[in-house]
Amino acid sequence: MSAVGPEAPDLSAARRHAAAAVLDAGTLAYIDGGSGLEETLRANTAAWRRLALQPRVLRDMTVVETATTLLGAPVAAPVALAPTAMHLLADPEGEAATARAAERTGTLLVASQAANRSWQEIADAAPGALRWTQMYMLRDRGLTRELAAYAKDSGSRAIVLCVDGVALPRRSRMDGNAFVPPDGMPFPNLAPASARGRGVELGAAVSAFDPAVTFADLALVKEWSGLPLVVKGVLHARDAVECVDAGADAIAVSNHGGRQLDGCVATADVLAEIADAVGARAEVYVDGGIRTGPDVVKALALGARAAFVGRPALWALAAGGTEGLASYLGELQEDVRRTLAFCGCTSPDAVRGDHVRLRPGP
Ligand SMILES: Cc1cc2nc3c(=O)[nH]c(=O)nc-3n(C[C@H](O)[C@H](O)[C@H](O)COP(=O)(O)O)c2cc1C
Ligand SMILES: CCCCCCC(=O)C(=O)O
Repeated sequence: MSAVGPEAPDLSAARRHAAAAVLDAGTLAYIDGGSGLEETLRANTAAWRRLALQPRVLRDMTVVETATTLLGAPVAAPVALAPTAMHLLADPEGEAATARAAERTGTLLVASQAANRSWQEIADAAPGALRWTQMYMLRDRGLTRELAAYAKDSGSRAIVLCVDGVALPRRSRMDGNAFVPPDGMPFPNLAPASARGRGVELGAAVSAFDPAVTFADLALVKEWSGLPLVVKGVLHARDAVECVDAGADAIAVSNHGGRQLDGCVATADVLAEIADAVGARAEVYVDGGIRTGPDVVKALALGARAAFVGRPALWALAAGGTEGLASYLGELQEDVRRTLAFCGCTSPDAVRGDHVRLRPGP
């Protein structure tokens, strides 16, 4: 504890606490945990704390808007829901509950390929929600093609291709280093239409991901889906440029919340160089340790168009279902608005690179 007392809790802390009371220990460890020594998990949040906002004043902050657009579609704020697997672990309605919270708050939802509800069921639960679909390149290219078309047909407005799944991570908090979900946990979005009702089993799902995925596959995914393409899991500026050269419409700077390669860079530490390299050719997003309105505005100052949250959304969902998640998202949006006002910005577009700097010190 410091001389001034304990660190203040962020907006998600109470949700994490409430989630811990309702989730079993293994599920909570799966959600909270990272890989290896969890160096990267810790580095993600620490990197946002090392940055300081440098506000501007005397700019009439009577009206401050948080609304923005993502790939041209309007959203209430530059904060979105990162794709996360298996929402049945957190709510009996699974991703349907999440989608309703997204719809209610004008938040973009990225539905995971490892969702427990089919993409069509998620769409039906919240037809007014802006939804993108996260996919992996599967060993079975024919199935990947079919699923890319299914994403579009079920109303997704973009594909988010996750490219950091080329090896199995060692999830150190789990017995045997891997999470074993309850029996019968369905994965409908990894099955062909003929078997979607049953879905596939966990083992089949995990071994379906293709480690041979390359830049050349990006154009295929775009062609198969007919949708804009976001590449998720990029941590190097040259890779970001190569993705854009290959047709990507946006880059999601992400280390999967410190859950894949432990010991790798924190996203806040590479965001600016990636955004600078990409320039105006593509939108750039970031996730990993985003917990507060100031974190979101720091991300905007470093060049992101939006910041995504993973774990806090699952905690809020487990703690309070649709209502709990909607209230968390509403509070986060309000925190962004407050931060913009204090920084002298009437909208997300007004945030500039010189609104942020490194804190001096070790
Ligand atoms: C429980 C859990 C499940 C996840 N499942 C997926 C997934 O299915 N697909 C994916 O691309 N990323 C997945 N992620 C990574 C998130 O999209 C995101 O990169 C990460 O959670 C951001 O970090 P944060 O949790 O610190 O906000 C998952 C993360 C968590 C915590
Ligand atoms: C189909 C089961 C694999 C789910 C992977 C979820 C994930 O990305 C995670 O970080 O956990």
